[in-house]
Amino acid sequence: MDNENENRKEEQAYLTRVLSEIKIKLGFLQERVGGLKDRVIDLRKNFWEDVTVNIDEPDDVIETQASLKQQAELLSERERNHGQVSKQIKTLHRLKDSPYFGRIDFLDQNEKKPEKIYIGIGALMDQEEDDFFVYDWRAPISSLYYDYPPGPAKYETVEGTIEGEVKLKRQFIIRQGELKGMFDTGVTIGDHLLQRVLGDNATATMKSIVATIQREQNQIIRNEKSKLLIVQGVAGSGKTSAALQRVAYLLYRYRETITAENVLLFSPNPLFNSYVATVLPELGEENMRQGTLYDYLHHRLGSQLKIESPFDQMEYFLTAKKDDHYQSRIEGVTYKAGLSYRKLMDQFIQHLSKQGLQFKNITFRGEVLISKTDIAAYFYRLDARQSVPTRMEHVAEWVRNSLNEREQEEREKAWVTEEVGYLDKEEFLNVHQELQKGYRFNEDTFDDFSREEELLKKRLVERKFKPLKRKVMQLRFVDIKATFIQLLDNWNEQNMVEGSMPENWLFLKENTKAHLLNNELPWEDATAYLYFFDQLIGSHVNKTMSHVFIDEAQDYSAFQFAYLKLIFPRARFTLLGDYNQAIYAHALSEDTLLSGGLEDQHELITLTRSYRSTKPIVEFTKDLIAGGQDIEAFNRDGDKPVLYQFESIEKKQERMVEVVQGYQEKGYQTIAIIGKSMKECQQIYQDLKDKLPVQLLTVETYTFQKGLLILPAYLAKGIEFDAVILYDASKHNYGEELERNLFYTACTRAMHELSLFAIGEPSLFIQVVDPDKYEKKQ
Ligand SMILES: Nc1ncnc2c1ncn2[C@@H]1O[C@H](COP(=O)(O)OP(=O)(O)OP(=O)(O)O)[C@@H](O)[C@H]1O
Repeated sequence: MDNENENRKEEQAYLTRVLSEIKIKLGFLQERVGGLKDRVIDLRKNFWEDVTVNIDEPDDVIETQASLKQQAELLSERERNHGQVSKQIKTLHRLKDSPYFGRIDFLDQNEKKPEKIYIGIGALMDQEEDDFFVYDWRAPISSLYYDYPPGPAKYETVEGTIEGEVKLKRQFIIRQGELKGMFDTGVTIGDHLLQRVLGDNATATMKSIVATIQREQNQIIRNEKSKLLIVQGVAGSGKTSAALQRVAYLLYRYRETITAENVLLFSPNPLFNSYVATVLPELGEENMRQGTLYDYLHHRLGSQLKIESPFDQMEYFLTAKKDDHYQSRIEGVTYKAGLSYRKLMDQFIQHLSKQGLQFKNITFRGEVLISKTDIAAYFYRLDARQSVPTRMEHVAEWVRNSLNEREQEEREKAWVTEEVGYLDKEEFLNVHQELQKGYRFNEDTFDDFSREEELLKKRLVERKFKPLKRKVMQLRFVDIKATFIQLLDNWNEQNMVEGSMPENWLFLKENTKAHLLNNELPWEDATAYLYFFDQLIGSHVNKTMSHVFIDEAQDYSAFQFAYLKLIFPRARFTLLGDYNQAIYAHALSEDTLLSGGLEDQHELITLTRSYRSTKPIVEFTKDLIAGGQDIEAFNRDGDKPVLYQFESIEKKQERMVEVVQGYQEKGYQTIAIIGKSMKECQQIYQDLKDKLPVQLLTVETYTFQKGLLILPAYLAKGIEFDAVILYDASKHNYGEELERNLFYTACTRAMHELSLFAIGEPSLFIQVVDPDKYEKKQ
């Protein structure tokens, strides 16, 4: 006990010292930043006064340039300094509240005395900048804290491996600068800090896990060698958390070369974007770029075609089971997700290199200026050893030149003379002034009028041709849609050199064709179409992205991933997902991205420990899926999930209101009533809106807020709630494989409480759960 008190006193003294150091530093930096700011403003104001400008002689010009350069460098250095100091100030402000969360005492094998290493979300040095009061959690030495219990340990630095022994590992809870708690791991049983953190209520934004990163998560965060890192992690195992910490780590580790602009995260839905938006700023880093695959496809193709969203596709599969084409569409989705479809497409593109490309007439005022046949003829006269996109560029150049000629001819046409007459005065004046300027030193101008008219005609035709030329630059004269329809119509088994046509090709092609003719693109066709598009006119390759993260990667098809690799050729990829949460029809095929079976070179990390839910909830959800026995629950206590069974909907709703009220009384602030489809959620909303203060979340909801929410399982992906209610867990509602994963996804959103409501027999998924793992109530 004495020892404990002694330790606490010692830590309190250290904390006081660190806090006072932060205060001194803050005062000093604030003064400095003020001065710097003034100097930057001064420098900007007096920029030209301090530069020697003389351009009379060549030597003077050189001197002027040098002087300008020097002044600009000075300014940008001051601005940089100002930026750095401001950043330091922000870090200090964050540290003021909680300067560190961990300590290790490490005895380097080449030293005599262990060194005390305090670890926080940012570094703090002493005033001489010699020693660290606090190390940044991303510093090489800090990895010891995450990777080792007391005992032998090592860490990597640029100079090599440092070996030694961790003599002590201590965790702290410091809030508003006060030491609220401290635990030595290896002495106390269980992870106190993690228990406390996980027991907190859910928030509308995700929390950073920096103080409690687990060893296996740290491997993901600090992974530097893999070009493709695949993380298969069970629900709630911290995949998204690890991904965000990894972004922060990479931004620190490669701060000289990578900024937030070079990192991109593909997220499952817009709601998720807002959910994770605060993690990086909390860690003092800027947010990476973020979006959904749908956003990208829409951005690229949305002006030409109406793209079905993955959510609409999902709604179809959940609600249109009676549709005649239901099964065929599922088969189509599965086929189009695979790489054999790409192979088929590649063979067709190869064939297009010789014949079959479709073009559009280039027309102007109803007249064909360059016909599609002429364009095709020009294209196929070009050297076939060049790629299709390269040839397209040559065609574009030829079209542009032809258009320039036509533009000149056009000026002589009657409509031009007529329209020039309608131009407003200002244009005449402009042209007049322009000609005047040109003739400033020439009195000899007797044909002013005709020159003015010439110039006006030129301007007018130029203006009219501009949109046409822009379209040519964008290669819009290639009729991608018609060429794609050619693929659908004419491609057959005999053309295939490798692989074969799918069995239900007839249905697939007719279905896609019908949509395309309507200017629509089903979700399962969208990536393939864009791939095809890029193969014909050149892909929109992004070479600046150095890291691409794909969260919920189980929902991406092999084709989609192959496409992403193509457009981000320089990026390293981190894929995070859980095959038990695969909810899209295409993702139910044999080999998923997460098994790694589709990729040659990759590193696979598997996370089996679940942190989100209480132990009783995890124990329950384990029985819902195959292989669930491998999931390890974090030891956090709570109530068993409850299955409420009724015979009538009125009784069920009455009870649901009571359950919600009970949750509210317990202080839970995010309570989700989860439905299977949006259609079901709309109904739930109608049923409950007069009884409870519910809010319906849709695909258009861009910010996640606290409260009592109704949402479909597919929108709840990646998010968590204090309490979850499954609105209809009856047998008729959840029965098929696709629904199993949705059901599992919905249940695993719960942190503290889970209730399932059923009318009549419960879902078969529940019926196989060990009855000891849940309670039955009415
Ligand atoms: N090391 C950790 N320390 C503290 N909390 C953690 C840790 N790892 C995970 N958590 C918490 O567990 C919950 C689940 O984490 P996260 O959402 O990152 O998991 P996930 O694997 O992406 O889940 P899912 O696949 O189910 O969406 C979050 O509340 C997160 O803060």
